Amino acid sequence: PHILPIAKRGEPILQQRAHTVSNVHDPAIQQLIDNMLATMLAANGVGIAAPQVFSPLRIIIVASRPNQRYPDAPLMEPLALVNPEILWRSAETSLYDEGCLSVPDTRVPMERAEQLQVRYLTRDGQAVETRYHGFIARIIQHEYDHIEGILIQP
Ligand SMILES: O=C(NO)N[C@@H](Cc1ccccc1)C(=O)O
Ligand SMILES: [Zn+2]
Repeated sequence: PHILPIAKRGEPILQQRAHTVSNVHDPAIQQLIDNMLATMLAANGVGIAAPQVFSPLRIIIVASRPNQRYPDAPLMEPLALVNPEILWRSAETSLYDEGCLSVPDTRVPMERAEQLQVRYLTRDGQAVETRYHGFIARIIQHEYDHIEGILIQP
């Protein structure tokens, strides 16, 4: 896998709605997913969205793990969500200072739903519906904003 350049705030691609992936089995899509993960890990991230590596596609990676940027983050297997749809968000919300790889050296207090229900394709093409809560639900909402062209604002 390759470590790709990360688009920074001001790049037009970060303000555009990304496009649905038509064939998750396309080798180029599989390589993009690998490259997104490698790029996120190299930047000590816990999530990343395809527009951040200049691909206007509806692919996000959620990979929470404790690290120096988020010492109390839960540990999970890195997960790629292709064409994610948020089916439901809890009324209950929580506040947290979020970072963004596209907005370096900045933390922004963001209010997010505490729980959500997501439908997505796995990288193997399986359609799944799952409920998440807490920090992982937060990362999903942050990444989903990216594929909608929404950035946290310092
Ligand atoms: O920029 C990204 N993802 O788009 N990466 C963020 C993800 C994130 C989201 C929400 C809360 C904490 C962290 C990061 O700091 O690793
Ligand atoms: Zn971000």
